[in-house]
Amino acid sequence: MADHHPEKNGLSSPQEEHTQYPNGISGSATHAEFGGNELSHPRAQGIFHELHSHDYANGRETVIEESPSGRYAKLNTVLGKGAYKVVYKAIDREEGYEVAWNCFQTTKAEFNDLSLEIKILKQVRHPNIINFHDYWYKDAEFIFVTELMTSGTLREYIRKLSLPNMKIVKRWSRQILKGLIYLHSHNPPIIHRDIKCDNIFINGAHGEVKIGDMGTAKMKLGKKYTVIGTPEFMAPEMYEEKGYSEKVDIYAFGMCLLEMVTGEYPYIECENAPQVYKKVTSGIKPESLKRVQNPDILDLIMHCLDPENERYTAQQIMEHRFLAVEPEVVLLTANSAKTQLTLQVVFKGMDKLSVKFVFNVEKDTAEQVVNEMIEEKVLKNQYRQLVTHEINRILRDINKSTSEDESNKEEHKTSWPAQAATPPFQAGASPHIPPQRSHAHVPPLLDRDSPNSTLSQQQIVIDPQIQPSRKNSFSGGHATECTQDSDDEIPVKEYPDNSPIDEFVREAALATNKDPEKANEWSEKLKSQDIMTVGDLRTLKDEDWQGIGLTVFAMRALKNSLRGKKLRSQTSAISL
Ligand SMILES: Nc1ncnc2c1ncn2[C@@H]1O[C@H](COP(=O)(O)OP(=O)(O)OP(=O)(O)O)[C@@H](O)[C@H]1O
Repeated sequence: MADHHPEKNGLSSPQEEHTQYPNGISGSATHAEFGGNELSHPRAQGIFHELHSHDYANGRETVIEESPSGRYAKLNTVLGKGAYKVVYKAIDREEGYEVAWNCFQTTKAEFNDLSLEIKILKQVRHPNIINFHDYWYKDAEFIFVTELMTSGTLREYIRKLSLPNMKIVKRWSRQILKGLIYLHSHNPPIIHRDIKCDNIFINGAHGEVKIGDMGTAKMKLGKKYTVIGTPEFMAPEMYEEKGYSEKVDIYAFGMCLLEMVTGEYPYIECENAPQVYKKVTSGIKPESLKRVQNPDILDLIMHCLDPENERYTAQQIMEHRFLAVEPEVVLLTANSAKTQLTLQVVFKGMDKLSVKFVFNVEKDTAEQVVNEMIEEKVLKNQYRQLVTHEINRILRDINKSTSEDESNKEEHKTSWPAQAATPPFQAGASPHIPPQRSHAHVPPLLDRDSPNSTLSQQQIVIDPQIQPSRKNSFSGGHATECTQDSDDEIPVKEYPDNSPIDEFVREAALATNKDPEKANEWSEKLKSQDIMTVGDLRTLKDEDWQGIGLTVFAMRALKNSLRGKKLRSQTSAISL
């Protein structure tokens, strides 16, 4: 088990975490020893104060300063002091919220130099990144107002919890990664450059985790040559003056994860920053890595610490088996005969990410449909068994409920007068399908389903935070499509019997956002069965269709087009 004795780590209270490194060195002042060009920065001299989280004057909070606009009122309560800045509680008079008033000592020239980054910071908006509200320069201080976090830093939390359990580690990690995915998805990417457990903040009441201290983040305009960060969390390439990319944040995230699961500051075995530097640059990993027992976590951390060119992206880390979210399948609607079901694969904790599809009880099998989803890359192979099992569970429930309905009808026939029929499978209608499964996670777009929907495409609900969307991106790994519901169906031209099969297939594929390559694949299969025209296709019986070797998806797309309908498509893409 991890060694987590504050005394041993040289840390007896959260206060000291900022005044003394576990190595016995002082905060970011250690950057000086690596020849960084930030040495003249007043921050690098280290401002170490005794920390009082509530510094009341006369025992009560009072306003001691106002922002130039008058909107923000600084209170006499110190939330915390770091090596470089003092943070006060403040009030947003316009919104009535409490906010954090950050005072950062710097020269006017340095403030001006940072102006571009600061402007960018003001535009950064993500639920896992501390909101930056306003800023100004006054009396040798860069003052900025940010969202206030109520429960301290991740590092303090790790201490409080001793060692957080795996569920918490996963939840925290996913939130940090969502923030990083967002930052790195900017063009050019925003690099935080100082990710560490002290810079990740918690709102305990809701278990929210947000990346803070964005002051060091800079846009990657070409390669950067500035050494800045915290030695133990700095990727080797940050020490080399050759430039680095957003992957430095992934390395630092790996170190955070290591700290979360061992409760130990990485490279605690080093006595000073040069020792850390020597180890990092010669590829020696922190000792605490040996204490990571869970092989999945170890594998994940190793991917974060890999050399820059092999290192995972934030998105790849999110998809790693340790963090991947297990899907469940929910029943959305069914027709009155309970033969046509609209099901949805939901990835809990992945916001609104889900895959929706129609299941024909008489014709489809769970195995077949899951296979199709994997083939179409809307579902990863790793979920094959689980999703198949989930669909079969729903089918069993339906079977059971149908037989019970039948026997109830029999009973009613003999002992009760006819009752008003309850439409089956509406929210909570069936005693065998838990009500929360009926419409859980269905955003408004999908609520328009009619119980008799003939929708026959997989659908995905896009996390609105992930931008921009890509079109027609089935070929791109885990991309999926978003197709509107059946009430958006629009008629297309009727195909005469002598229409060439290639043209028909191409249009059917297009209507379901398949690329021309896919259309060719379908055409080839049809032509190999001597199906050369739409007329040939029309003569096929159900059993003939099965013999062509098309996926269920392809068959549905073609059959829909054959009926003279196509689905109006709107696409976006996202990775699962
Ligand atoms: N948004 C916030 N909400 C609540 N408390 C905050 C917030 N930002 C900072 N603090 C408190 O102020 C302390 C100092 O902030 P921070 O650690 O960011 O200072 P720093 O000098 O920039 O960083 P460091 O010393 O880690 O390099 C934090 O430890 C925390 O207790």
